[in-house]
Amino acid sequence: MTEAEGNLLEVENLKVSYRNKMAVDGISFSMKPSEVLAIVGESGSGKSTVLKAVIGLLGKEAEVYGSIRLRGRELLSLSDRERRGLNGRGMAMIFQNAGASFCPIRRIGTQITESIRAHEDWSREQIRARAEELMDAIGLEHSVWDAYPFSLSGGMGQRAGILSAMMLSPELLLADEPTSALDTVTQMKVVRELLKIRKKERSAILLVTHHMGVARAMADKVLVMKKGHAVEYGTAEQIFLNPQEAYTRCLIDAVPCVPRGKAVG
Ligand SMILES: Nc1ncnc2c1ncn2[C@@H]1O[C@H](COP(=O)(O)OP(=O)(O)OP(=O)(O)O)[C@@H](O)[C@H]1O
Repeated sequence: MTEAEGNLLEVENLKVSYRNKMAVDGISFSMKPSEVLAIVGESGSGKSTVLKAVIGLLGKEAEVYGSIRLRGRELLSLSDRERRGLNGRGMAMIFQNAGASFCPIRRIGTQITESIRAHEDWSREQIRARAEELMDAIGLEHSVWDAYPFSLSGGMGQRAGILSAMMLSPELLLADEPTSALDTVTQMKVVRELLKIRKKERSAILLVTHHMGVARAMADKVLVMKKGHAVEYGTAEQIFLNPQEAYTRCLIDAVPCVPRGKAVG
């Protein structure tokens, strides 16, 4: 098996522009099955745009070039219908405020059941059993299944989002700032739960985060972005223990790091 054949995801020279303004300018990276890759960088560096390109959520105003292959299959040339077919088992996404992506006045379990049935011919009992297995794995009370999203705290809503995304054991889980709307203690709880679920389900995770502590706790590999470009890309050990660029060191130090007379960025 060649190196490329062992990859789950390969992104090659990805470029995305919004109305002629370049947001992502030639990004390349690859992920092995069950690997965690964190994309970090300052606000506006293009992190979320990369994630949206992978999951196919860029709006019509975006122009995309390059290649994104999942298990060797080019995603940029798929029809909307083929794309939808990948959702669930191929890929799933957790958003920053996952609780808010549920309809607030319909029970969590009802909504998850409907989304599973859009893909799979599972009985209610099968769906409930799978949900309980996952809830046990992440320490989520079973009562969440019958709860209304509006009644959940931010942390509970986020964990309900993880539950929903993991129901079909996606090969690739995309997580856009999955902990940034949470307080510090809940952030670390959610990180632990994501790591537990990754170990259990063997999903790869493509994570976008501002939070270097979260990247450090979760990532096997790190891609550092600045103004649409890759500044550094390597194993978490290389990036955190031996960063080559001043920009990366600033992010790691997480303190304002402005060279005399010059703004960083
Ligand atoms: N729909 C859009 N239309 C026009 N420009 C956009 C759109 N979405 C993003 N951009 C621009 O593309 C660039 C990259 O944005 P993106 O959201 O990918 O960055 P980011 O690193 O994820 O930022 P943040 O950490 O603040 O979410 C920014 O200059 C942003 O203003």
